[in-house]
Amino acid sequence: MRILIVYDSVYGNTEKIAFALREAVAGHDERLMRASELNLHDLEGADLVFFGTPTHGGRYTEEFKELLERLPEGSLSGLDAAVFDTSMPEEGQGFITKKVVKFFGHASPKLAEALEKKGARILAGETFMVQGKEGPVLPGETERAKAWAEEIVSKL
Ligand SMILES: Cc1cc2nc3c(=O)[nH]c(=O)nc-3n(C[C@H](O)[C@H](O)[C@H](O)COP(=O)(O)O)c2cc1C
Repeated sequence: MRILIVYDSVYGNTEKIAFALREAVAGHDERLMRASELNLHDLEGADLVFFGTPTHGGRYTEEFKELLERLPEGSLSGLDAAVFDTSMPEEGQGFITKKVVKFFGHASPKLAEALEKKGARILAGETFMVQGKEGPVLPGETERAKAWAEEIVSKL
């Protein structure tokens, strides 16, 4: 199976999850790349694409926004995709941050919606938690990410 993992990451946490996904699908024809590097021809022949972004103000990053702007309407037709984000838990944050996190939500549903508008079929969406703005990834989250990827791939 040809599997692509497309991600953005500022502090390295989403990248860490992306690496975990790659480990989980090792043995397939897998490839990892930054959202800013992705071109339409990279998606040719892909059986599954994971798209992963840090949550910024409840949304996907500028890099993803630029990627989505570059992708023509309908260009993802027939593509199976799964989306993930990294976010902060509400617990343990200061008063304002907690309110912001709660109010704006996570990036993956918005990324799923934007990719669906381009024609992709979204198979799954998930959020993985980081401790604070810069991380680290919370204990158990990379293992959860691997299990998540394995489950998606097993159903294809
Ligand atoms: C500008 C900015 C806005 C953020 N907004 C949110 C948010 O709305 N909700 C949230 O849970 N985390 C938010 N965060 C924290 C990110 O979730 C965290 O930085 C990210 O998961 C780390 O991933 P990375 O290391 O791959 O960049 C924000 C971080 C930055 C830098």
